Amino acid sequence: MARKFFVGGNWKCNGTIDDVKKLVKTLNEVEVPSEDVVEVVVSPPFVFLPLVKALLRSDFAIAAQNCWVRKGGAFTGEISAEMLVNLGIPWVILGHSERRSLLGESNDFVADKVGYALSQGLKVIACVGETLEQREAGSTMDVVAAQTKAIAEKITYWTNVVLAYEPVWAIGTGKVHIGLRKWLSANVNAEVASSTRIIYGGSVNAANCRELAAQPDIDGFLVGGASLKPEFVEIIKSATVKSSSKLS
Ligand SMILES: O=C(CO)COP(=O)(O)O
Repeated sequence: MARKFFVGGNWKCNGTIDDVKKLVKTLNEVEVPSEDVVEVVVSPPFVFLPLVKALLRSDFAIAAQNCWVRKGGAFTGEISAEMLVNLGIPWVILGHSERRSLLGESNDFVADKVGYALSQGLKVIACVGETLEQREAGSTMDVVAAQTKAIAEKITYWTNVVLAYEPVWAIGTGKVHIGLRKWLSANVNAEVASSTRIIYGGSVNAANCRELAAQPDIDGFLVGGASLKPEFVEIIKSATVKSSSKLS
């Protein structure tokens, strides 16, 4: 099954109402490859979700940056999966490295969140990735396999899952993507391995996106800093590297 190129823009904890309006206006005005070639998903902070939903072009989708691990209730400061569904937000990013490292989210906690969000009908961008220390110790594949295993145990249908490999230490080569696809093939099944999009995050920008997109096992990006700038459009357009390489 062909994997449609995926470009996610993670706005993280940035912006004002005016910034968001400007950014959405820019995105609304640009010409990008068709929806057959690239799936674009932007992820504003929670407070801006309704605004972005009201203003954003309909061929781009929206993701929240997190959600609570189970049904809502007495969990001060949290946002539930049900609320996102109620708001008409189709996607959620879970297990981002900043939440794992700064807020102590464990593999099991992230996995529970993924399972619950999927059970509520949300689509999930599930993030995995090692720290520089783990990389230097040679344990990259062990770390991302353990993170992926915890998540995989909570997934019945992979159709609504994108795996984002975001090494905490930035720029990548695509090698871990091949490793992850092999892991899925050996531990889930060949069909899931060939159909699940494994995207890359970590300093993706207009200058490096085409080279990264050309890696056979990189199926798109989760972009941080550059998703707040006009160069995000160039990153969306890098999807054509994939469609042209498929034709050749
Ligand atoms: O964490 C990221 C996206 O989720 C990557 O951030 P940068 O693109 O700013 O390196």
